[in-house]
Amino acid sequence: MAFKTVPHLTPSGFKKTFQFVVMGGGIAGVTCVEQLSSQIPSADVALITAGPHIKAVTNYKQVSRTLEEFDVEEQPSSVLEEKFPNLTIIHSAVKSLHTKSHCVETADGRVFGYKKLCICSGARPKLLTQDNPYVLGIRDTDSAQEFQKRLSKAKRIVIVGNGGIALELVYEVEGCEVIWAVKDKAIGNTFFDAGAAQFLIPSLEADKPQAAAPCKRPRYTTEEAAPGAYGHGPTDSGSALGPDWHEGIALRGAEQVRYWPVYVRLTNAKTFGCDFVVSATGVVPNTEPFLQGNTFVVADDGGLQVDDHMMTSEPDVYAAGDVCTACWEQSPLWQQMRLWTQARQMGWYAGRCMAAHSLSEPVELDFCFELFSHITKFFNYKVVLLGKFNGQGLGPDHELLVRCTKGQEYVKVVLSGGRMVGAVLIGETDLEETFENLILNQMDLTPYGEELLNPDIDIEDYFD
Ligand SMILES: Cc1cc2nc3c(=O)[nH]c(=O)nc-3n(C[C@H](O)[C@H](O)[C@H](O)COP(=O)(O)OP(=O)(O)OC[C@H]3O[C@@H](n4cnc5c(N)ncnc54)[C@H](O)[C@@H]3O)c2cc1C
Ligand SMILES: NC(=O)C1=CN([C@@H]2O[C@H](COP(=O)(O)OP(=O)(O)OC[C@H]3O[C@@H](n4cnc5c(N)ncnc54)[C@H](OP(=O)(O)O)[C@@H]3O)[C@@H](O)[C@H]2O)C=CC1
Repeated sequence: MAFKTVPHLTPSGFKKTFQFVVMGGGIAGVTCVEQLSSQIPSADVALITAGPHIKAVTNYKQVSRTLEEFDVEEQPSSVLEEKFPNLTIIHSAVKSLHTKSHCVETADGRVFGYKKLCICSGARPKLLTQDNPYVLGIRDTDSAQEFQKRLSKAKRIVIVGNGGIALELVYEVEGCEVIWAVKDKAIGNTFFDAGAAQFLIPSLEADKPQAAAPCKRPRYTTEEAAPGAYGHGPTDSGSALGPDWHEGIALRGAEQVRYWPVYVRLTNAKTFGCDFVVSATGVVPNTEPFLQGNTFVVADDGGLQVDDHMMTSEPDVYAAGDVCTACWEQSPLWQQMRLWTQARQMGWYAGRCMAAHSLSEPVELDFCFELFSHITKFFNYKVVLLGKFNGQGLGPDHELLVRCTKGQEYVKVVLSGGRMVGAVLIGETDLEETFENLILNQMDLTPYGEELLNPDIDIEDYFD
């Protein structure tokens, strides 16, 4: 990739030089700022972010060694400034970065110097097509509101994609026909295998558990989607939403008959008319303003490559959260997924590394990167994912143990060489801590065989 060179800015042209500059007011950026400010309270820290609000982690709970739960709250940025007197918040988007002269230029024309910089600019939806007014992505409050506005007048929508957003939408949308276009044989391919998908499907057909839900589940249809329809569509660069993004906004469509403004042709040759298409087809890291004139090494997925100290290939520039791609030698039980859990962990660890490097102290890769762990909710079920929960990268050399009670729980264990390397727990299984320990200690479970999932055995006592 070739980039134009930009004029070399001299430090004399700077508005101010900060010891630490963090870009982006999402979970990664805010956690990084908090970590820096509490580790070195005397340090001059700046957070540069476009919007007036920041995303803060609240009600943080460490569930087990690697599992964590928390809420994400949108807060006025002043809350952060009040908490950390040495923090300056600059409300403007970063327009360009000049790594040689260690400065950033904001959209309103100001230039700020840094000693160490962390890029936490998140990602944006990877839309199926660019510039089509009938194709929406959902990322932040603005795009969620736009979706809500359009949905309130919609009779039928097509949702394309089979990941987190699609799973949430097909469950939440009411009063509107939903055509769900997935290219896989089972639903939720980024989180589940076919067995778990089978367990969840009845929830789509049942009434919602909340007493307040007034209406039957929407009729949904699954059809194959058109391949090769990727496109990059720039959208607003607000912070990504969290799991409760749909709470408080009514996802209800119009039920009267109307003409279809757009038609979608799928690879099974079927064509569907709809009011609009939701492209829930993944994300692309927000790197554009930083690449020009610099020599960042960019990963295949478009993220800024970072090493085990969250450092990019440019000196004194770190990156964390959705914008980066972890390129260190990873633990065999961890993989990167663009989730707010990892945005928090990476932001926290990047802050620790930046502070340690400034103080010439050693720092080791944090324990949270030893084991992939994620707690979330799909179709109103608690979902816990551990390690290589879908046998990622294991090839045929693994076996699965499954226990399933319809409407109650789905437990899947991934074993490799007799050792537990991953698990999917759906429902209130209460197995997460025990399984986490079994994965971390890599005990040989061969002697236990299928007894491992025997519901009549209290597995916790078994391994104590
Ligand atoms: C609808 C939806 C639901 C989700 N649900 C879950 C969930 O249940 N669980 C989960 O773990 N994850 C979930 N995610 C994913 C999660 O939200 C993201 O992985 C996480 O928020 C990424 O955090 P981040 O700080 O890296 O980026 P972001 O939250 O995207 O924040 C990026 C920040 O950078 C700022 N910015 C961007 N460009 C610039 C610039 N040039 N200059 C200055 N500032 C800039 C933005 O304004 C923003 O403040 C969901 C995502 C979506 C879209
Ligand atoms: N509860 C949670 O933890 C949630 C997490 N999120 C996170 O937010 C981010 C954005 O979510 P989302 O957009 O759902 O992204 P995901 O990466 O989760 O899923 C994208 C999905 O779209 C599919 N896809 C990609 N291109 C096409 C295409 N051309 N036609 C049909 N399908 C296609 C992908 O299939 P394939 O994999 O085969 O390419 C995949 O199933 C993700 O990082 C996600 O993890 C979002 C909501 C909830």
